[in-house]
Amino acid sequence: MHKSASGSTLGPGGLDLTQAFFKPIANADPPSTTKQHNKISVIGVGNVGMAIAQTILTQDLTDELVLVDTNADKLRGEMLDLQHAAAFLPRTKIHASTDSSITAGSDLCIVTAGARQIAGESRLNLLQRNLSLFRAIIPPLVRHSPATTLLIVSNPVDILTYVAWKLSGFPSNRVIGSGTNLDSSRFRFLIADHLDVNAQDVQAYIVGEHGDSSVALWSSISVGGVPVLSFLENQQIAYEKETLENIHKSVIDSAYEVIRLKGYTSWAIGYSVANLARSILRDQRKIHPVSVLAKGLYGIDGEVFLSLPAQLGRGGILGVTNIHLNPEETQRLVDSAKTILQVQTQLGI
Ligand SMILES: NC(=O)C1=CN([C@@H]2O[C@H](COP(=O)(O)OP(=O)(O)OC[C@H]3O[C@@H](n4cnc5c(N)ncnc54)[C@H](O)[C@@H]3O)[C@@H](O)[C@H]2O)C=CC1
Ligand SMILES: CC(=O)C(=O)O
Repeated sequence: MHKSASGSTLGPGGLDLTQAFFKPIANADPPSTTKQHNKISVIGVGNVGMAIAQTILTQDLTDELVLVDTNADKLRGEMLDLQHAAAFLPRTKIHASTDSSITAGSDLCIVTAGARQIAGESRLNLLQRNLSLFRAIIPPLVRHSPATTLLIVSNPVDILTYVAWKLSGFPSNRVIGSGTNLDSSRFRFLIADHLDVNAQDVQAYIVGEHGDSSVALWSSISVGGVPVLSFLENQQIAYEKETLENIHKSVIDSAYEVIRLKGYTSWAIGYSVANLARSILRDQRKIHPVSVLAKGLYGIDGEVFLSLPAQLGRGGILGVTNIHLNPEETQRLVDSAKTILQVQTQLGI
């Protein structure tokens, strides 16, 4: 069987199976072409790439999903395994190739390729290994999809988002790092667990580096619309600063703990990135803490990408929220930027 020029399936002797299978409807208009066709490419089909791919499929976020990896057998195996679930999933065309030209015309390119941490290793330690991969991955990707939005996941995500921005030549609104969207989910889970409420009712952000210098924005946390710290203070209910510090420390330790226990993290980053893909492709205008070019914002100097609450839509980053930070939070955010810049300046990019 092969395809005709119009895309219908041809059987033996050139018989058009699509036409043979369906009776034509008299006086029918040709199929509408007004629907937006979405194409997402995922580069790197390891633990993280596949968790993202399968969440995108189950959540019906795209018409076409493309997988790219340098490991041809693993790549074809993953593609077939997903294709074999077609009877249980929304209809999505799934393709895979080691050749990045298959990504041509992507609306969103999600980059997860690269080395991951071993137990106890920091994200920043991965930089040299993943930098050389990015030099090979990003230029062809943007050549094939000049209007795409790049969503970077590989670590260290903030610096690699900067690298992708430089290598792509794209405007900064179309180069986004998954950043602390994941850390903020971990934060919301821990607060919800502490207060015995639903994590979806907790509004709370971790900003700054997706890593050890991240910053918890305690002053703006609310649960069900109630600002938590000012409520406790108004009610003269005592709380220990140490309890807050311990919750933030648990957020920072989360990835280290999961990596020590199972070798890698995957499910939460899969949901986190699919959540970002939905906001971008469906033009949701939702606010997510993601890695953005932060130069000139909140007293940050220098070309550095780190997470700030930003509005996401079809054009990528639509704007950065003007959230209130207290002086301590502002200082910690500036320090987080310096931590990233110290490593970044050694790159010579
Ligand atoms: N930003 C975040 O919140 C998170 C980031 N990560 C990062 O994601 C990255 C991937 O982690 P895992 O999937 O667990 O690693 P993995 O080792 O399971 O998969 C990496 C994949 O990249 C592929 N690859 C290597 N070079 C490539 C190239 N030039 N082109 C295409 N594919 C290539 C490998 O063949 C492999 O399949 C790591 O850098 C990890 O630290 C992981 C979890 C969360
Ligand atoms: C590995 C990593 O960056 C994470 O799970 O947060």
